[in-house]
Amino acid sequence: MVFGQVVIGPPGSGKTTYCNGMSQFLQLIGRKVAVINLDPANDALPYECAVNIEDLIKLSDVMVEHSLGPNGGLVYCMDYLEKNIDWLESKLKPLLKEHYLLFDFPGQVELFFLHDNAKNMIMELIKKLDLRLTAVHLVDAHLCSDPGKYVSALLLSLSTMLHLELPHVNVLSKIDLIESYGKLAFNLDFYTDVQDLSYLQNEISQDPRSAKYRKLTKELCEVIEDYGLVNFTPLDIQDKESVGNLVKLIDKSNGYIFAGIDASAVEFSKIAVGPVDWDYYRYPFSRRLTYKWIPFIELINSLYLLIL
Ligand SMILES: Nc1nc2c(ncn2[C@@H]2O[C@H](COP(=O)(O)OP(=O)(O)OP(=O)(O)O)[C@@H](O)[C@H]2O)c(=O)[nH]1
Repeated sequence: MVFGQVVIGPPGSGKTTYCNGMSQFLQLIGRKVAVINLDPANDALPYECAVNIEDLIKLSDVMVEHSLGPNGGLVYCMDYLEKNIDWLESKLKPLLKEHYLLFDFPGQVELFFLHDNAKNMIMELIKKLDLRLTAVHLVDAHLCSDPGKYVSALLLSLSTMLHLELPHVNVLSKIDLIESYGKLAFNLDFYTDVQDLSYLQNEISQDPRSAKYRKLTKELCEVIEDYGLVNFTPLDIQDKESVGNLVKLIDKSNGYIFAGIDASAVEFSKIAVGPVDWDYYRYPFSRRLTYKWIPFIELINSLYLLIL
């Protein structure tokens, strides 16, 4: 079993920065990471990538040869990659033994809720290479500063979740900048937990520009609430605690925390319903030590904290 993340989100939401920061964090906690760049528009990569789509197809060549703009060019590249999935498989196979995979995808959101290329490709890889992937969907936190933009971020997140059908974590990226966009109408919890959206509708109604869309907004908010699937995890990629919290969530969603545990179905179900923190702290030990040592380690840890 190979674990990893499919990193997606609108242009500029921080995907490449995330892949760089996340790979550094995961390496620090002892994982071997391979970053796979599938964004042909990524020219200056801050990370060292194990596989680069540029070796298969170049966006600039596609745009010239087929007289396409950047968007059309990207859709063409994804289509080409889907047809040449064997190329990607052959590049990934040597990494499967010991790497955790981070896929950096293009920012064209229509690739993930409208077109099927990216989804087909991911499903094919999951099936053939036995991957366990979580979609990490980044949305810029500045969208919380405007109720209308926030509703559109919710809709985008929901439609991407429904289209991709993967374990999914929505992230509010660049949370460190949120205060620079002015005072939010509600507490941050309201935006991350997607609480009662009727408050948001009231906020939108006060804006004369969006007043005529009041009914539409109300209906859209009801759709989001009826599904009850969307929430967000805030992230400041520079802050290791923030990245650590997100890793715990992703590890739980794709099953990474269970990977090294040799126990019965009852033990698995206990872990599945337990708090995320507990799972996370046990994981690094579970690979090196058997399950029965965990209580001792926790006891030593508590004594150590008492002495300190
Ligand atoms: N302050 C802050 N800036 C961030 C954070 N994450 C990303 N950025 C900045 O946001 C900008 C865009 O980040 P990228 O990583 O290029 O975003 P992207 O989603 O890969 O962009 P595209 O490749 O155009 O789709 C860069 O200037 C980053 O430095 C963060 O957590 N905090």
